[in-house]
Amino acid sequence: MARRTGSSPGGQRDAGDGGSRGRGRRTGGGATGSSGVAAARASQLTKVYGSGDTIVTALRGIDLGFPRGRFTAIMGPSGSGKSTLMHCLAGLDTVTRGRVFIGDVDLSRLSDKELTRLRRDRIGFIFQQFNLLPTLTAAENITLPLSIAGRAPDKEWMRTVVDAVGLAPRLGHRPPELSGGQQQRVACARALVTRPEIIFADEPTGNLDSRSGAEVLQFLRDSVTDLGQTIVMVTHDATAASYSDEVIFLADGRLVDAIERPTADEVLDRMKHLDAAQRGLVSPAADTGGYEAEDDYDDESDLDEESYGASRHRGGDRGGRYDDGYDRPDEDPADRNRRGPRQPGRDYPARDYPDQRYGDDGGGAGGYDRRYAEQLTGEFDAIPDGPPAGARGPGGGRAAAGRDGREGRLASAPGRGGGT
Ligand SMILES: Nc1ncnc2c1ncn2[C@@H]1O[C@H](COP(=O)(O)OP(=O)(O)OP(=O)(O)O)[C@@H](O)[C@H]1O
Repeated sequence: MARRTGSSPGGQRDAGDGGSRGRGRRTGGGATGSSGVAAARASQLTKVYGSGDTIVTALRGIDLGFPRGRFTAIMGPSGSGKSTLMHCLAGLDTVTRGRVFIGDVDLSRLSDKELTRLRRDRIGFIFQQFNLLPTLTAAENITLPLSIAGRAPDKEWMRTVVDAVGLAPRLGHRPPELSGGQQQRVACARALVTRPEIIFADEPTGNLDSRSGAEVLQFLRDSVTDLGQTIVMVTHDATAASYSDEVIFLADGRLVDAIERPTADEVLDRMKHLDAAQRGLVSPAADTGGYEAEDDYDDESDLDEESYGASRHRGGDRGGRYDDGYDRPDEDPADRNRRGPRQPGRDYPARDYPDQRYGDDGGGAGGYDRRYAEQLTGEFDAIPDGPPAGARGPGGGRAAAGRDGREGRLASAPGRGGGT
């Protein structure tokens, strides 16, 4: 049975809280939280891109559940499948095998129209690039998903969200008049305003300085703690992950580890092992540090080896071969390494990312990706050119004074785990 190493607080807590937040519940896709059904879950999720010479298996039979009212971070080396997992969970990408559920809805059973509606009504999105409409005010951007759905904002909830995100004095401003951190807080408010069952955040602080990043992270943390929101966040940043209730780690398309209530140091440590394993794979001479996740657990939880331990790589194993009997005929890791992570603002040849449906349109930080609106509407044509009717928030399109003259309580809130 797998064993956890080091002084992870997860192990201590498991004993103390009766396992109610135990990481073992991750596997089997059954993690639910108090309300019975997981906010999102994957069952034997496999994702294969391309075919023939260009085939890439991005996810390999992942079983995973996201309990309600929790903040989960997804980490892993570049190319480990984080974005793919999130896109599949959010219904932004199709799965090759297995199933994905939002609540009790099996996404594979939905038509495109139903999927669009589900994304619009039940899922919130936060992207690295903010994806705000530059011609709309902050208030109008926040209520855009409701406007597209033809729904009026619930004024009280809107006020709660705007207050929480500390944007009251900026509601009448347009994105170019806002700092990056303020723009991302608008995007956070937009994600929350529909009261989604789950918010997926893809590198939400990737374009922010550390102070703005800390504000956004603290807001996300507060929205889970105070408002009961469920958040799943992909990040490369150990400090960002330390704001979460649990961080899960992917490597080579598999779930290989998890830490409850992580500290930045614990996350960094775990990432070092995973990165070392990956470096050993693609450049064996460079690093021979071993990653042996299979033997790194000590509890008797229901961790299954398939999800947590089987894709380990021992650093002493040269030539890019794994000693777990698991071969990877479909991908030369060196190719992936050369290609590197997809960077915002760059175009990639279709050969490298043939199935890519969503990403950056080259607008750079603060730009607007029309594909965001497609996620809400299902159609590019439905994206408004100007302020949509009824898209006025509590600021009424005018700059409104904050109650206490501050931009928000987040501005001075220190982050958990030492902040940034
Ligand atoms: N549209 C696509 N077509 C082909 N291969 C893809 C596509 N999208 C991702 N991949 C490949 O799938 C694997 C997982 O990619 P993914 O982007 O999910 O990883 P990631 O962990 O999010 O990486 P990063 O941290 O660099 O963003 C990689 O090998 C990647 O090259």
